[in-house]
Amino acid sequence: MAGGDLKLARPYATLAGTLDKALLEGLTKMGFEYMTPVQQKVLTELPTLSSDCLVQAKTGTGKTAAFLLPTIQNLLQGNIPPRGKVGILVLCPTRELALQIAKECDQITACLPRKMECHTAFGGTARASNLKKFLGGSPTILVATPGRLDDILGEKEVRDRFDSIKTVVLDEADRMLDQGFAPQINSILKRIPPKSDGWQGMCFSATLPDRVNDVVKCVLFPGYTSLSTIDPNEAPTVANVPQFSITVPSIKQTFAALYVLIQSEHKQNPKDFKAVVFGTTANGVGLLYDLFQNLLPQFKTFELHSRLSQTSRTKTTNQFKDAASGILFASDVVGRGMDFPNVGLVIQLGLPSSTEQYIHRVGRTARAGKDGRAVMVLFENEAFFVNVNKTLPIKPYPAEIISDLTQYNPTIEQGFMGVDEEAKAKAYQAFLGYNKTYLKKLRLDAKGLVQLANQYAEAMGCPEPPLIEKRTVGKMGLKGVPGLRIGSRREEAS
Ligand SMILES: Nc1ncnc2c1ncn2[C@@H]1O[C@H](COP(=O)(O)OP(=O)(O)OP(=O)(O)O)[C@@H](O)[C@H]1O
Repeated sequence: MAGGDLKLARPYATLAGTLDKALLEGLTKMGFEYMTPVQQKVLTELPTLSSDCLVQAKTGTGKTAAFLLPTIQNLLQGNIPPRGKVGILVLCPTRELALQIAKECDQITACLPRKMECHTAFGGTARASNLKKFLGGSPTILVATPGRLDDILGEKEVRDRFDSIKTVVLDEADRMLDQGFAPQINSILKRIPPKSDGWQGMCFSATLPDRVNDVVKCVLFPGYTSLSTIDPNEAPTVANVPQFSITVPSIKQTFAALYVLIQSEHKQNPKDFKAVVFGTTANGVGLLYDLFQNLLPQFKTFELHSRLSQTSRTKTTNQFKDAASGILFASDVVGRGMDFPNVGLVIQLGLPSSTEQYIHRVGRTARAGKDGRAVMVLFENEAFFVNVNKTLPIKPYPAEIISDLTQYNPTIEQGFMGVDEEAKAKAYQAFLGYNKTYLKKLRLDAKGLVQLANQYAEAMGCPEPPLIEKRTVGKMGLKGVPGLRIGSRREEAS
């Protein structure tokens, strides 16, 4: 692990006496010979291992171990709770990330003489068996997504397991404290012991926009320690990742641009070509996966998004983590935190939901000091993203690949022949829903949005715009907008 943002810090061996030797043994087995800068900062600059802190470090630089090590060491230094009581609660935004953190936790504690159980609680798995395992075990550490934890804290038996809590960690803290999760976080904080009982709060992320400072006080004491390994004058994205954007004249060319871009990038890095392609909606990602299985059968392809069962999401996550090569078509369910080793390229198709999300997606490559590349494919209305994000080092894509994309129309049309109409209809509807929230930024009115979506449908080879239910149109606030075909696809099919 070297290079880039990971100018290596001190060897872990220098922490003999500070970190329990069994933890040092675990780290050696993991191949963590040196601390990364964020791990060194947290382990050597916090006033005490149980101090409250707000920590910022770039993507892929080892924040997981940076919060697990001090908190576990703190328990081992005489603060271990009674058997079966949760000492450390880690909250994170996605199920896959919870599994990943728990796995790293088990590796770190593997050599402890007395097993320190780390449990998980996240949606998509059977609630009863999740609860039975938790209550039947002796969880010292729990890694959870807010929804499921908030749900099971409704049971008194579960609440009783938190009466000796020592530390609450928010990983991807800016995401955990945004309006999407805030209600569940607040509900959870009301049902574990109050902050005045003195438990430690820790917030970690690669991005900490100013608004976070107003909301961290729900978990951090005033006077908490702020640590950062990011120089305010440098780009917030991880250093050794050249970033490019391709702007095509209209939405209709985005599929061809992606088709040509993947082959152009593969040609430059044919060995172990491992890429993540982000789309803006789950159904849009599912459509890309279906399309590119037909267009580029020479690549192993994977899909990950919220329209899949948790079982298949977990299976695909593990497969892509282990894959030497392949292309993962993904939504933002894996936009943050997910560690897929040796991803060399991140492509983003369509407007990222925020600058922070762009940074986290790029952070799926160039991890642990490795190199990577990032390319964004936008159509004209979305091109503003590059202009309003001057701190991002995004340059125009070097090759003139967009010079004549129309020559690929027959290929793309052929590829869409193998994609079922319902998948296209769902992607069309999701496209409307997603881009409706960005009308102002896209400089579109509702009519213009529908025209854009109908071009998107045409590009998929739909002979006419797919039918969309009246109540869906109402919910989207598009009632009466010309260009929509109102009706039920079920009836059309029968
Ligand atoms: N000290 C270390 N030595 C070697 N490898 C390490 C070390 N610390 C972490 N790693 C590896 O670096 C990769 C990134 O670690 P991690 O996922 O914790 O990064 P992160 O900062 O949390 O990223 P993100 O911001 O995307 O969540 C992982 O593969 C991890 O195993």
